[in-house]
Amino acid sequence: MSEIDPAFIQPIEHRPKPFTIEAEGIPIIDLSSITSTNHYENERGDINNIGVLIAEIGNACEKWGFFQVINHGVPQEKLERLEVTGRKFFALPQEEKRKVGRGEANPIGYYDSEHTRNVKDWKHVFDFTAKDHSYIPVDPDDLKPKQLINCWPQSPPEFKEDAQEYARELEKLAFKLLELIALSLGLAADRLNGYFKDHASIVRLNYYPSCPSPQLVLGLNRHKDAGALTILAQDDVGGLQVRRKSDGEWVSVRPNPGAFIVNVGDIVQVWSNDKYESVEHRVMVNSEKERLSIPFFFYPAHYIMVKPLEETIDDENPPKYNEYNWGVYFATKRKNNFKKLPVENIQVAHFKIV
Ligand SMILES: O=C(O)CCC(=O)C(=O)O
Ligand SMILES: [Fe+2]
Repeated sequence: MSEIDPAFIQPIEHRPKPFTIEAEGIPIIDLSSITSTNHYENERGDINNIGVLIAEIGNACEKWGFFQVINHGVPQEKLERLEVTGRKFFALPQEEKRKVGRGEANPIGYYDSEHTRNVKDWKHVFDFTAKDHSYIPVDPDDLKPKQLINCWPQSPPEFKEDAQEYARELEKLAFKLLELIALSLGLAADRLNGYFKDHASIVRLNYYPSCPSPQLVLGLNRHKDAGALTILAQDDVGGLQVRRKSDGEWVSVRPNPGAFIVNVGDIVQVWSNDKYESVEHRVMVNSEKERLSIPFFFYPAHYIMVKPLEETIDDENPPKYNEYNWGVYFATKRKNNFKKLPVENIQVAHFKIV
């Protein structure tokens, strides 16, 4: 008999398989041609030089919804510092971590009972906003945007600075990737930037403890990311699995030191009118090692309405989604994954025009 709290136990059909298939072919894309200059959008010559890069990004988004980037311009030591700091934080006694606990009113900070698809995830999280002043509604019954207040732990004392420095670097990378994705869709490089003027992006530290029965649980249940883009750093343990579009199989993404994993979220799926798909992924845990991952969720401003971009629509390609407000969607989703509820989590598919 397992001694695991039944709240964590996955239904049989969703448990991890006893063997894993390595994801061969998730593209590794070298960003050095744009990280050495910031002016490509204004200089015709540079646009030609990055044509290959844009094609690689477009192909990866269509085929996988995922890709990895190297030579991305984020200093490795800033990531390493946050990883060390994060591990120190998660090693603190529970009552210490709860002092910066997330609540219904301010849904950032420390949390250890996230439910994805109504089953408890085998992980602890710490969330903070990338910008100091982020506004977004957090309660679907009160849609007034609220300022999210970062609650920094006292220990380790370097947490706040390490976190903020990392967020600044990732914000720069996120805008670069956004421009590349816009170009790959045949849009002007800055076509999507306006939606992120008041972006409410969140950085998350995911800490997955080792688990005595890893075959029964998931560190993070299958899900799609709701935002525009996610940029993920993972340590060397492994456990992330992506649903391969070609055959629906769960395949593992091998850790690649120095690379970030990027995936397009639901918003890019809607903007592109399904040209790019937000792909399901999940995390397995293991009985020996704990694991740390750090996603940067690139979220637009709460007030934007998400709908297929006009440029992606014509007589042959009518819009496939009704528009929705990002802030309302975010608030609804957050409420859903805060605890077990008797309803299905909100999904972008609910806005699909059938
Ligand atoms: O830990 C990972 O590898 C993935 C995390 C993730 O998908 C998420 O936090 O949305
Ligand atoms: Fe995710």
